Amino acid sequence: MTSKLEILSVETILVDVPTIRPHKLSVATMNHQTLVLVRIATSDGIVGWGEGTTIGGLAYGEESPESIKTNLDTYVAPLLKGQDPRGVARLMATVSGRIQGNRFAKCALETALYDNQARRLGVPLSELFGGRVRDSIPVAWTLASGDTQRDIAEAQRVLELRRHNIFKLKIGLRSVKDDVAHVAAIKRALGDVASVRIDANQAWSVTQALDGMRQLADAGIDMVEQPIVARDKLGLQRLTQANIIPVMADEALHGARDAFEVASLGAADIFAVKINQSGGLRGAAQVAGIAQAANIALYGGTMLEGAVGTMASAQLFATFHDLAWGTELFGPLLLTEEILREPLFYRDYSLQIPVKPGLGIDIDEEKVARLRRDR
Ligand SMILES: O=C(O)C[C@H]1C=CC(=O)O1
Ligand SMILES: [Mn+2]
Repeated sequence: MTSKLEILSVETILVDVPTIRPHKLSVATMNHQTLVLVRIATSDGIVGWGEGTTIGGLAYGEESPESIKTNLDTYVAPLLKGQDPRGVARLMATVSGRIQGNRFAKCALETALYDNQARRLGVPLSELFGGRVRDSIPVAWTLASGDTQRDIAEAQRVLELRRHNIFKLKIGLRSVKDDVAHVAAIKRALGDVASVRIDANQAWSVTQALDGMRQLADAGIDMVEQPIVARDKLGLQRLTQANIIPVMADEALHGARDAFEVASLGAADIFAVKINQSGGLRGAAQVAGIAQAANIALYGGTMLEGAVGTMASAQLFATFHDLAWGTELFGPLLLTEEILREPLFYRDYSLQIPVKPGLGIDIDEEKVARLRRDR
């Protein structure tokens, strides 16, 4: 007797993990990260994992870890239970037909469905997105301790380990002058062996940004990320067309529609592609496709996800033909606890992407059980 192939359960799990040090962004100081994990079990014994992680509660995006969990549990899981897990696009079309917004929740769900299906097919997740063009990807590290000397020491330590040679500095809490002095001191200490970039997370006005960008270009900084408020695409266009230093769009990109607008306006030189901000892997692939069509360079962004979201992102970014600015898939390295049986492998300034089926990682379910908020 053959039994029907169906989705048995869609479980969501909140996992709070302390960070290795305070992580200071203009919008929040993080002392821990909350991972929202989704676990989808199917009747053939396969389990798929996804992650819908954000930054600083509601400080960064309009979904919180708790809203992601509640909305998936209440409105989405009942739509999927009993359904055939094959045909991820069909399942996501059903979900999108009933659920407005909730990009992070949809990303977590879609990732778990793709992981489940890729495991069934016995292929790495990258195969479902056309196949990979690389088995490892460069990974930047973010310096955000809030202290210049501590940031320099941290950068020198990871440079020596050959773990990172690209550094992103979080600024925007202090005056433009003080932030530029902080950034310039770090660049001077590291020299030409490192690429130094900044992310102001929307903190500046257009005039502050123009002033800051001139000074940062003089200090040898390679790029500025989302200097002004996300909704001001014309402002971003002014900054990009001022041609002072390459401009990267991050929070301005919530999926394909935004990508199309930013690209049409010539409002960025680089796109930070993020699976959660894009509403999932397919959404992120569309953002990347629009960038490529518009001759906008690609960067693989993060929401400081743990291993699941990081590897889902890596599996997709591995399929991009050109990843000119590398990635920042360092999230798991910022956390004090690992939820994998074997940790991710960072070497030679890059993350190695496994070739095992699905995401290519093994979740340590006992560890998850010990760390989950409702244990
Ligand atoms: O890019 C962001 O805005 C979010 C994130 C990425 C690295 C980091 O430290 O914060
Ligand atoms: Mn950013």
